[in-house]
Amino acid sequence: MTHAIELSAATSGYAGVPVLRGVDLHVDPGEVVALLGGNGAGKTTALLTLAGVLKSIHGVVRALGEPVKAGRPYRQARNGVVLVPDDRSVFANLTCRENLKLARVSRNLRSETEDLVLQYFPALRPKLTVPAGQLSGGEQQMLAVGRALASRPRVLMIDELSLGLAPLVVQEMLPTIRTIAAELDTAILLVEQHVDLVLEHSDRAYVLNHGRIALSGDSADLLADKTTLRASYLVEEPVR
Ligand SMILES: Nc1ncnc2c1ncn2[C@@H]1O[C@H](COP(=O)(O)OP(=O)(O)OP(=O)(O)O)[C@@H](O)[C@H]1O
Repeated sequence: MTHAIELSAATSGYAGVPVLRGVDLHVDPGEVVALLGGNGAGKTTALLTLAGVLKSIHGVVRALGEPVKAGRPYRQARNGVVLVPDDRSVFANLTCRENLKLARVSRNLRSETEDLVLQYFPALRPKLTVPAGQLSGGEQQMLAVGRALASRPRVLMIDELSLGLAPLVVQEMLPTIRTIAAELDTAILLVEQHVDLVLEHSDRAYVLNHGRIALSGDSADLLADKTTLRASYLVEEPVR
């Protein structure tokens, strides 16, 4: 089976300095996979590598069966590999509807995509004419994910879904993310700090520590063995 996205023995970083080191990771269509790890573990670096923003130093980076060409993230997005960055990047002065429209226009999509977004995020319906800057943090995150959804991605990567959000909001959004994956057959890779919550609402998970995979497996198994999970965050940096 061709994975929707895949890192195989992948090493990547900044200015030739490795941050991710020999990472194997994949996400299949319809799966929600959590990418966990402490601060600076390399989670964002992994997403940027898969999105074609960063070039790998070694190893294989594939998306939708093709090698990812770094430096052309817009092409990746057009092909259906979309990253929602942790700053959400909604246009504060534009209304919700205009934000969604921009996603559609730039990718030449049809108008029923707004209905699709509202199907998954009905809380945005009364906000369609409200400037995005006036939305709550949770609504802005729904808009950011909704805008990504408007392009009908085959791969959706979300960096720090919960950044600045109340746990209750995250608790509401995670089941929706899972429904999107199941109903649209989208491969979803989630970076998330609320470990227990995301493990409850994902199929599999990887824990990154110092740029290496310290633990991986079914989310339910990881959730059931907290000792091993906690230990995976505490692995000492390997001596090089
Ligand atoms: N643009 C950059 N140039 C150089 N080093 C960077 C750059 N961005 C990140 N790094 C370094 O790469 C390492 C991994 O960063 P990354 O952002 O991938 O971690 P993370 O797991 O997403 O952490 P966090 O949860 O804190 O965002 C860190 O040591 C960080 O300082």
